[in-house]
Amino acid sequence: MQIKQSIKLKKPLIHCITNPISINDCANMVLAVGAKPIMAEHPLEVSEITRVSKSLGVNLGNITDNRMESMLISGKVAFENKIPQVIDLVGVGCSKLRLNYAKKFISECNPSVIKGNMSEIKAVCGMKSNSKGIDVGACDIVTEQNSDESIEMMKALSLRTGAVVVATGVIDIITDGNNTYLITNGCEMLSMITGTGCMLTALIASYISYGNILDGTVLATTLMGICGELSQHVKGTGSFRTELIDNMFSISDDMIIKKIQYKLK
Ligand SMILES: Nc1ncnc2c1ncn2[C@@H]1O[C@H](COP(=O)(O)OP(=O)(O)OP(=O)(O)O)[C@@H](O)[C@H]1O
Ligand SMILES: Cc1ncsc1CCO
Repeated sequence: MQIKQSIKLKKPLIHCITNPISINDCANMVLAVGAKPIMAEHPLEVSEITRVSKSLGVNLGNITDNRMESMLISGKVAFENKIPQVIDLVGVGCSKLRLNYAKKFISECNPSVIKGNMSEIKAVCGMKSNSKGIDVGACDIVTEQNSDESIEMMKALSLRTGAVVVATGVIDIITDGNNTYLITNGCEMLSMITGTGCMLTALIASYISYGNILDGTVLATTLMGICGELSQHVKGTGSFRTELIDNMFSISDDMIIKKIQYKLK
C-alpha cells in the first residue's frame, strides 16, 4: 500500500515501448495509478527518454524492426543506470524471431522482471511451449494441482537471470527464486478483452519504479485481478475495459485488503 501511495505522490515517469494494439490502454493504466507514461519508440530518441525515466517496460507484441532496435537501446541504458525494467514476452511461444530476441534482451539488458503467460515462460525456459498464438495453450494452464513443476522452472529462471519472474493466467505465479506467490484474484473477462497482459506490464513498470521489485510486481498483479473482479457486472467486454480503468483509478486500500487472495509457497 505504501508503494501505491508513493507512486500517487511522486508521479514517476514510466517509459513504455509497446505494441500499437494496446498502447492507449497501457498509457491510461499508468495514468490511473498516478504515474506519467511516455510511449516513445524511435531508436534515435529512446536512450534520452529512458535515461530520464524512473522505469522501463518493453513488450514484444506486434514486433517491428524499429521497436526491436529501440528496446535493446533502452534496456541497456536502463541496466547501466540502474533503472528498473520489465520485459513482456508476448508471442515468444509462437515466434522464433521473438524467442531469440527475448533471450538476447534478457542476457544483454538484465531486466528486473520477466513476464509472460505460462506458454511464453516455458518457451524462454527452453521447455516445449503449447501456445495458441499470443495466448496460453490449454496444456500449459496452471492449476493448484500441477503448479509445483511450473514453480520450480520459474525459480530456476529467476535464479539464473536475477529477475523476478511472473507467469499470468487463472493463477498468477510470481517468484524471485526464494519467495513465491500464487495469486488467485482475477476473472475470465480479463482474457476476453485484448491487452490486459500488456496493461499489467505497464502497471508493473509503474510499481517497480522506486526499486521494490518483488513487492511492486505482486501489488500490480493483485490489483489487476481485483479490479477485473470489481468490473464484471457490466453488459459486455467494451464497458468492462472502461470499468477496469475506472476501478484501477478509484480502488481503496480497504477494498484491496478485503479482496486480496494469495498463497505463499
Ligand atoms: N481465466 C482467468 N481467470 C482469472 N484471471 C485471468 C484469467 N485470464 C487472465 N487473467 C488475468 O488477466 C491478466 C492478463 O493475463 P493473461 O495471462 O491473459 O495475459 P496475456 O496472455 O499476456 O494477455 P494479453 O496478450 O491479452 O495482453 C492477469 O492479471 C491474469 O491474472
Ligand atoms: C492482439 C495482440 N497481438 C499482438 S500484441 C496484442 C495485444 C495483446 O498482447
